[in-house]
Amino acid sequence: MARVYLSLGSNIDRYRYISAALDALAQRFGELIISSVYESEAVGFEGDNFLNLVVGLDTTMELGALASLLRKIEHDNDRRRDGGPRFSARTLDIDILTYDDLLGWHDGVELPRDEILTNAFVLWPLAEVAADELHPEQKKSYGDLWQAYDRDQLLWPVDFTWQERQISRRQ
Ligand SMILES: Nc1ncnc2c1ncn2[C@@H]1O[C@H](COP(=O)(O)OP(=O)(O)OP(=O)(O)O)[C@@H](O)[C@H]1O
Ligand SMILES: Nc1nc2c(c(=O)[nH]1)N=C(CO)CN2
Repeated sequence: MARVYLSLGSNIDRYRYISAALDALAQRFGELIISSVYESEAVGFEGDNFLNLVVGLDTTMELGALASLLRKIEHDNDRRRDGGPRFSARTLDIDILTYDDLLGWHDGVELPRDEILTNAFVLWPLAEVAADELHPEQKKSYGDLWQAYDRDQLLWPVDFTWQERQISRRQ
């Protein structure tokens, strides 16, 4: 069984697509570990604000199959990769942050994903659900990494209800 952490993001019809992604992941993987949902300004381009969160799950699915499944969930949710700019508005982005302690390139996926260390909208929710777990390369806990993080981006938790469950609360 591998413990996987995913980063989810959307800045088009955000509540609908984040809910749809959680539905698809819960249907396939069962119980999910779900962080609060955070809103932040688009980083790297001018655009509508994003919602982001981190989801943890346990699976026996191999990394390559998992990556394909996530691309399919994105595609089913109207994500189009049409050769446009890398940083642009998107209905749904699902990135694999870690797969157990795997390092480097495997099946076209680079692990751990750099954005853990460079984006508050990834590190804050990850530190929320896995504060004591170690970053596989840095060998520091996500809680400590978040404490030391230079808080350059504004982000804030938002109310979010999924399947009648309040999964985050304004703080
Ligand atoms: N850690 C990872 N998680 C998900 N996909 C990855 C990862 N590392 C490499 N990839 C590969 O990179 C390709 C492009 O995905 P990626 O998510 O990097 O681009 P993008 O979604 O267009 O941009 P971004 O998510 O950075 O805005 C995917 O086809 C995927 O196979
Ligand atoms: N706030 C925020 N900004 C972004 C995001 C994102 O998920 N959240 N994703 C991007 C492309 O991967 C580019 N910019």
